[in-house]
Amino acid sequence: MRAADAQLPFGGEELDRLFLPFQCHARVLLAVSGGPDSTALLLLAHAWRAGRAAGPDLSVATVDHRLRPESAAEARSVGAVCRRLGLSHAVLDWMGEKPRSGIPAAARAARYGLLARHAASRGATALALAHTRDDQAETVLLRLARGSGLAGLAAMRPVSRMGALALVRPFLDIPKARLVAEVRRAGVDFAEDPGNRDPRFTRPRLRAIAAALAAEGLDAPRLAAFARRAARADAALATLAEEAAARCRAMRPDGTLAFDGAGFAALPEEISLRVLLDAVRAQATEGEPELGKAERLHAGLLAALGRGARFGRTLAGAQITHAAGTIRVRPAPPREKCSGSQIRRDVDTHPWQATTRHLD
Ligand SMILES: Nc1ncnc2c1ncn2[C@@H]1O[C@H](COP(=O)(O)OP(=O)(O)OP(=O)(O)O)[C@@H](O)[C@H]1O
Repeated sequence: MRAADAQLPFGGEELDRLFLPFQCHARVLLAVSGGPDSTALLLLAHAWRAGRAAGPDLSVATVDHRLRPESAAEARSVGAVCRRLGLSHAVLDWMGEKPRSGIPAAARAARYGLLARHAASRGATALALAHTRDDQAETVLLRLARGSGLAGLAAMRPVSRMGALALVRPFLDIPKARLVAEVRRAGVDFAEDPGNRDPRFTRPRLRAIAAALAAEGLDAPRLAAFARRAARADAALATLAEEAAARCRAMRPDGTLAFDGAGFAALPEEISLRVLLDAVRAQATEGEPELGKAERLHAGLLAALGRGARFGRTLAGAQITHAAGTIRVRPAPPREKCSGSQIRRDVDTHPWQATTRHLD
């Protein structure tokens, strides 16, 4: 980014484009921490709405995580800015015992829970978050480091869902420096969370090496463009997988998902893997299936299909079997615990399906 671009003010047309997704909602809750990015969200969303005769009702919420002594004062400062702008503001406290480790993840889960409940109580159907292009680039790096697949590498989407609530991120293509300049230009104070620089946490460590990566070409615009391309490819593959599943899937009266083995084996690998993953997700009782485990299971299933052999495994609480050319995916039957062992044996009516499963 050229230095001049970082200073570029936001014009009316750009604001219309950025806040277009707000137009589908009668009430939008702005998540404002008091940091520079979300203070810019507050100022720009207010300016956009003030310039229109009709549009959503905007309100603001700040979560006080109660992890730092200054957090209550920071939340009050956001309240003061909101009063000046004529917007309603709520402080949501994260009460109770805080975990000793995994603080960022626990704080994030608590924050989203508090914001979602508050949005529901106000009848807001959208929650606006101020993630920037720099955050998006960091998310791509984080997901690469964790071995994510294409869906994960697509990082954050401009609009996504959390239950009934739409999560809207208007700034995913906007450099943080431009938002900081906007807030400074408006003469509004903002807070800096020292956690953003704490080297005990992964994101600040990635932030610390950002300049070195950018010098090698891995800069925020390039990483964010990669995320957009990954999102586009992921959406296309998801559609193809849905169509393929519809062609070779049958639902049994007991709720089991059944697939024609030959049709499944003839699909491109990525598509059959997605068909399998979607079926496992639909029947899983133990959360999101892990991609690496799904890939191993998929390879084993294809090998069994190739040999015409029986197959039986479990993943995320779903049971996947193959016999006589039909693949079946259903919730795994109840497990019997082996005391003192890390291995449990599945109880099943079919002897070939009796499998062992290692606990995570
Ligand atoms: N305590 C909070 N209260 C309300 N919203 C929050 C809070 N913390 C984060 N958010 C929302 O989530 C977005 C991303 O959070 P993250 O912690 O990544 O932000 P950040 O880089 O510290 O941004 P900011 O400069 O706005 O604080 C914020 O821009 C904001 O919209």
